[in-house]
Amino acid sequence: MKAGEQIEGLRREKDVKRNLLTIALPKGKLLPESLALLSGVGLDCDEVREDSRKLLFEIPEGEAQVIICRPTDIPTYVEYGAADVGFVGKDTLLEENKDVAELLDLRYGFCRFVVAMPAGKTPPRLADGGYDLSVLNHQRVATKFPRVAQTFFSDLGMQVTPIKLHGNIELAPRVGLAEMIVDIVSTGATLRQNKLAEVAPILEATTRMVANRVSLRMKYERIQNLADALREQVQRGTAARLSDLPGGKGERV
Ligand SMILES: Nc1ncnc2c1ncn2[C@@H]1O[C@H](COP(=O)(O)OP(=O)(O)OP(=O)(O)O)[C@@H](O)[C@H]1O
Ligand SMILES: O=P(O)(O)OC[C@H]1O[C@H](OP(=O)(O)OP(=O)(O)O)[C@H](O)[C@@H]1O
Repeated sequence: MKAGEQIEGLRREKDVKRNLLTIALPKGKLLPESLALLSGVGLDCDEVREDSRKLLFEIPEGEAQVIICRPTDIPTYVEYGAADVGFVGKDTLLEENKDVAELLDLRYGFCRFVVAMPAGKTPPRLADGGYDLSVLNHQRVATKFPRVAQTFFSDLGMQVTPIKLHGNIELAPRVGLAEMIVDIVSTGATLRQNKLAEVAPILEATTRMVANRVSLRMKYERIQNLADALREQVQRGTAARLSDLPGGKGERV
C-alpha cells in the first residue's frame, strides 16, 4: 500500500468514527439552490459563501463539512472519496464519466444539450421537420463536452472532430474554429445573440446527488437519511411549484 493510500485510509477511518460527512457543492450557478436545499433539511449553511476565499466550511451541529469545488471537479472529489457525496449537473456527470453512485435527481439546474450552428448554414430539412445531420460528417465541433458530443454523433454512425474549449463556446463557429457546437442551452438567449440555430437536441440535464461507492457502504445510514430528506424536500418543492400554476393541484398531471 502506498503512503498516500494509507493516509487516506486512516483519514477515512477517523471520519467514519466521527460520522463526519463531507459534501461537495459546485460553485457558480448551482450553488444557491444547493445551499437552500441543504438548509431545508436542517444542515445550517448560513456560513457557506462563494465570495469568500474559504473553500471548506464546517457544520458541527450537522456532523458535516461542505467543500466548494469547480463544478467539473465534483465527480473527481467524490470518486476518490475526498467527498462522501456531491451535487453535480448530469451534463458534467456524463462528460466526466467517473465511478460514482448516482442517488437522486435534485431537479434544479435544468438545461438541455444541443447541437447548434450558424443560422444561415443549417443542414437541409428532412421530411419529419428535423435537420439532415449527415452533411455534418467529419466536421469540427467546438464544445466543453467532447465525450457527450462524440457519443451523440457516433450513435448516428458519424464521426466528428471535437475541439475542446472551456467556455464561450458560441464564439467558435463565428470565427471559423468549428462548423458547429455542442453546448448547454437554458433560455436560448446566448444562441440567439450569437446568431446560432439549434439543429438537434441531445439530452436534458438536471442536478444530481452522487456518492462515493465506499462511503455509501461505510456511512450507509447517514447518506441514505440525507438522500431521503432531500428527496422529500425536492418533492415538496416540485409540488409547491406545480400548485402555483393556474389550476394547479400540487400534483403532476
Ligand atoms: N444556462 C444555464 N442554465 C441552467 N443551468 C445551467 C446553465 N449553464 C450551466 N448549467 C448547469 O450548471 C452547472 C454549472 O454551470 P456553471 O456555469 O456554474 O459552471 P461552469 O463554468 O460550467 O463549471 P466549470 O467552472 O467547472 O467549467 C452545469 O454543469 C449545468 O448543469
Ligand atoms: O441558453 P442560455 O440561458 O443563454 O444559457 C446558455 C449558456 O449558459 C452556459 O454558459 P455559461 O454561462 O456557463 O458560460 P460559459 O460559456 O463560460 O460556460 C452555456 O455554456 C451557454 O453558453
